[in-house]
Amino acid sequence: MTADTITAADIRINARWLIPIEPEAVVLDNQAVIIQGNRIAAVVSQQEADRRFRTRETVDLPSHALMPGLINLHGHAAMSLFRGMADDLPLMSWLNDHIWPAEGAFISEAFIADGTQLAMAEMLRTGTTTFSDMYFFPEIAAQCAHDAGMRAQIAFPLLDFPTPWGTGPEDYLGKGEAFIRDWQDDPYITPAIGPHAPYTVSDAPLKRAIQLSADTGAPIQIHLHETEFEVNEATEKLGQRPVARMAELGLLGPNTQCVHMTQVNDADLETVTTSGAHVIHCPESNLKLASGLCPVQELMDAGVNVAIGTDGAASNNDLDLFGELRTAAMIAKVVSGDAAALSAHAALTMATLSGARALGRDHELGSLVAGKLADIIAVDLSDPFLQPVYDPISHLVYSNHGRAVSHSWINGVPQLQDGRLTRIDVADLMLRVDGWKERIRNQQAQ
Ligand SMILES: CSC[C@H]1O[C@@H](n2cnc3c(O)ncnc32)[C@H](O)[C@@H]1O
Ligand SMILES: [Zn+2]
Repeated sequence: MTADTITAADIRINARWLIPIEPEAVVLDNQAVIIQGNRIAAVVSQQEADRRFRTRETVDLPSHALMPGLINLHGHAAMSLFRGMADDLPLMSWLNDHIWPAEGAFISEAFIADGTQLAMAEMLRTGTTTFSDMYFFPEIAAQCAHDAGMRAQIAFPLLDFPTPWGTGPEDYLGKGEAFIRDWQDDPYITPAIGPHAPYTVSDAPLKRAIQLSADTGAPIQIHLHETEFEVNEATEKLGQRPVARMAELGLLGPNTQCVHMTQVNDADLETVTTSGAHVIHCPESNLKLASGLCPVQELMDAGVNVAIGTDGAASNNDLDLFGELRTAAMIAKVVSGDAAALSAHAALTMATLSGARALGRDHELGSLVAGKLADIIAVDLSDPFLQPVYDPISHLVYSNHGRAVSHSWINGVPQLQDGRLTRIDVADLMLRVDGWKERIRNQQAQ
């Protein structure tokens, strides 16, 4: 018998359970993940790790489940500073009467920096390692994510009307093109194009966005079919449902992410499926704004890739993706009338590998497989509210919430250790957040 060759590596993580996501619905006992540089070098039993690897650091997680980091495919990070400011309203009065006036009054580079850091602190604390953002001053959000070492798709906004970031479509597209050029080679940031919605962006700028995506490879993310009102209004005004209009313009394709899709008729289903576009399900925002519910299981059965997002904290009101996937699993059963719809494992896949697929990065993100990037989280299952543990996958979806996340690594770099963030100064951040609260409250009191 020949002895194993010993390989040197950076980090070894020993975990009680490991949920690789690929292969599907598998839970492995007493595994070790070996990290070398920014990648997973191996996923092996702890005995095999003893024989084959010597690492400079070992992390023992005896009551934890290890899994790929969660991917939050839709949000408006800096809106965390508007959390709880305008509740119990439907989408259009929430936007027109509260959010857009507040954005007009407060959005600035400093607001985006502090709000994005607040959102990242919450997302990292609850297990998200990659997020997608669509908001103003995308260059500031990108810099914040890069500095914190968090992976992000950052979409620049495109609307027909002026906002604090730009004067109109021409300005947004000019700034957006420069933004893509500046960030397209960054290891953490994927720049993207964010036409807000069919009801706020007309055909000419949408065509320019489609051309920009074709020229640069930048993905497009758009709010689409969020409410019945959106679809009815478009049908009355333009004689076409928004999905049909987007398809006719050439906007739907494998590099497009359609956010919400609560209204799906047979023709929409056929159009989205054949286009290869991805659907991003945001169940809690849809519930809170009474927007409607996305038929997730029907879309998945038709072959559509469905990922999950929280939307912004002003319409959710949190960024805990574990909570979101629990909600998703619960409502999928009611929407489809089938308790087997969106099983616990399917929900975990939606928040990991399907998210990676929507970003075009499932070859390197979304599962714990040797060769993929080392974006990993650990969830401590020792709390009484998670006992007894028959099936860790069931607990992660149906009994857990994000606060049980104890550790994370992004690109092989520790981000969370025993529940403490390593790269964000939370005490200093809280002082800045308090300052925003005072300013916003004073303005609202006037
Ligand atoms: C183009 S920047 C983003 C823009 O979108 C607004 N927004 C936030 N949440 C939603 C939602 O659920 N539907 C539509 N628009 C939303 C945000 O306030 C910004 O103005
Ligand atoms: Zn949104």
